[in-house]
This record gives sequence, C-alpha cells and structure tokens, in this order.
Amino acid sequence: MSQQQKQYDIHWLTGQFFDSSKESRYRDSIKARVRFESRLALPLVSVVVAMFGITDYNLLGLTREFYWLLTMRIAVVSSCLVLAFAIGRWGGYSRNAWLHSLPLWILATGIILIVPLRPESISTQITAVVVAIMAFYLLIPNLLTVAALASLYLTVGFLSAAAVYAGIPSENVLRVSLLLIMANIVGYCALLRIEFLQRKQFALLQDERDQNRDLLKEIKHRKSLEAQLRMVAERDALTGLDSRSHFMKRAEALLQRAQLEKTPFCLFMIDVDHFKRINDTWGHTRGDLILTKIAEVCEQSLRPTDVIGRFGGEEFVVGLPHTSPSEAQTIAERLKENVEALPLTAELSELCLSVTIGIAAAHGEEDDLDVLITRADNMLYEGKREGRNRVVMFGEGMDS
Ligand SMILES: Nc1nc2c(ncn2[C@@H]2O[C@H](COP(=O)(O)OP(=O)(O)OP(=O)(O)O)[C@@H](O)[C@H]2O)c(=O)[nH]1
Repeated sequence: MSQQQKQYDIHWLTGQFFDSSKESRYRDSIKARVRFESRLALPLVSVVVAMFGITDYNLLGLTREFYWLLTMRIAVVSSCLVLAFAIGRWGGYSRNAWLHSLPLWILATGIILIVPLRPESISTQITAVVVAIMAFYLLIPNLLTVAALASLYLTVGFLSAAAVYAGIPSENVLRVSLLLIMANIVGYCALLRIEFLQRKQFALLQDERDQNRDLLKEIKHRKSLEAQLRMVAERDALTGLDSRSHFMKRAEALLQRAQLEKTPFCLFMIDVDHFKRINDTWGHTRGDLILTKIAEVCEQSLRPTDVIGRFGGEEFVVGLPHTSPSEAQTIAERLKENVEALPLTAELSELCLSVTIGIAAAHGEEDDLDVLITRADNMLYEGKREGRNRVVMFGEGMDS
C-alpha cells in the first residue's frame, strides 16, 4: 500500500475508503454526478449496440441468426434505456450501487451471445470486447470492484465462447487472452487512479471543513471568553454598575461631546454616610446588600443617558450630560431622598440610611474629568464636614 493511500485511508486494491461510513458519505456526495453520467453513457452505449445491427444484416442477411441477434440487441438496448431511467430516478450510489452494475452484466452477456451467432466475425468482436472493457472501466460509472468483476465475466465468457463456437486455435486463444488481460489491467489501473484521486480530494475537503468547523468553534469560544472578560473589566461585580475604569472611559467621552456641543455637564460623587458603622453593626454581608440597594436607587433615580459607576468602597460617581447645575441639584436632592426612603428589612429597621452628594459642573473646555472629580470630591467632603446627609454644589461659596 502506498504512503498516500495509507494516509487517506483508501484500500489499494478496491480504491474505496476502509471506513464504511466515510465511503458512504463519499458516494452520497457524488451521487448526482454519477446519475447524470449514467443517464448520458447508457443511451450512448445503446446507440452503439443498435448500430452494430447494420453489420449483422450485411453479414447474415434476413436469416434466423440475424433475427436472434436483432432480438438480443433490442433486449440489451431496451434494458439499458430502462436502467438509465431507473438510475436517474432511484440510483443512489451508496445503497443502490447494484442498480448501476446491472447494465454491465447485461451488456457483457449480450456481447458473449454474439459469438455463437456470428462466429465468422470473431476478429471484429475481439476489438469490440476490448472497447467494451474500456467502457466498463471508464465510461459507465461504477465502483472499481463492480467494473472489474463484470469485465472479468466478459473476458472469460467471451474467450470460452470463442474457443467453443468460433473454433479458434489454442495459440490464438492465448494471444487474445493476453490482449484482453492487458485491456483489463489498463482499465483497472486507470479507474483505480481515478477512484483514489477523487477520494483523496474528498478527504482533503472533509479535513478542511472539519478544520473550519473547529476554527469557528474556537472563535465562538474566544468571543464568549472575550465577552466574559469585558464584563469583568467593565462591570462592578457587587452592584453591576460600571467599574471605575469603564466609567472613566464613558464619562470622558460624554464630557468631550458636551464641550464640543457646548451643552452642560455635571458630575456627582456620592458617599454612603457612616458606612463603617453599618458594617460594624449589621455585618459586611448586609453592608454589601445595602450597597446594591443604593446602586439600584441610583439607576432608578437617574436617566438612561446618565453614566453611573462604583468609584470604590461605598462611593459612587455619576456623569450627567445635558444637565445644568440647578437641574443637577434637583436630581441629587431627589436621589438623596430616595436613598433615605429605601425600604429595608425588619432587622435593619433601626438603620438611618443616608448619602452625601458632592456636585461639580463643567464650566469650559479646560475642565477635564479629573478636575470635575476632584471638585465633586471636595464638595463631598465639605458635605461630610457639615454633618452629612446633604447635597453640596461646587460654586456655592467655594472657589475650588
Ligand atoms: N460591606 C462592604 N463594606 C465596604 C466595601 N467597600 C468598603 N467598605 C467599607 O466601607 C467603610 C468605609 O468607611 P469610611 O471610609 O471610614 O467612611 P464611613 O464610615 O462611611 O464614614 P463617612 O464616609 O465619613 O460617613 C469601611 O469600613 C470599608 O471597609 C464593600 O464592598 N462592602
């Protein structure tokens, strides 16, 4: 077995895949072409068989042998045409491969039967048998094994009939045998090569498809990993709000746009009051729960166009595009009230939850996000100093 045949899993003698399911998939893949070629080849062969009826007439005239030959030719031609139709309709190349082999057996039998009826034209018939062997291998689509068996049947049958009915001498039988064996070997090798190359092409295509499928799977997997990573990078794990870095990116873009369009932009720094005490009294788990509740209140109290992030610990930050300082003040007051009114579970009923909010508004193109954050932060700590639970706006008696 050649290295290539081993590599592609193809039998060196039959030219078929060792793996039956692969072989069946291959035959399914070529069934349309095989049907088309059979429907073309069989009528062509029928015409050739019918045309030889003229030479029968020239040789035999209207004799009994001529009528026998005519009957036989009509039978062969009509069987081939019926089979061409049947193959066109039902000739699946995987399960109904036997249907494709029938024309070969019928043609071979017909050719053998000519010998006793026209023994005097044996030399022409030898040429016809060589042509028929080539046609069996290369013209009428069939599996290599089927083509080889039918050709062998034709060879042995013809030689036997020639020896018995045409009375050719034994040395001539040997010469004709060698000629027919040669025709068989050439046809066999040519079809084996074709079968191997076609299956190799199929195997390569399958490999390529498998690799593409694996690649697509890998890309999908990587995309989902990327999405997960992006989620981890962009979202705060506890509250689901924007992470600090993602908030900075989004707020930066909004601020630049506001500066370009000369529209107002404000920023809140929100800090939960006495959160350490809350943690110490009710535990970190409840502290976490309160942080998520406050995050929900922020989302509900603000517009979808506002960006909200967790800045760290119990501190939140909000960017408000298209918001004037007075609107920002109103929104912050409402947010503060909503936090105070947050419904809490029975065990937290004694908790007085409140936040302090520092506000900064962008004044000109020189104000970048860090400047706004620093200003809002200063306002926040101003609010803390003043007793917490309040909203402090930059500019209300402050210079920086
Ligand atoms: N449960 C919980 N606590 C946190 C988290 N992040 C930070 N903290 C706690 O938040 C508390 C913040 O305390 P401080 O910075 O002293 O501020 P505070 O107690 O809120 O006091 P003021 O801000 O001055 O009102 C610390 O005890 C932190 O451990 C968190 O993710 N979950």
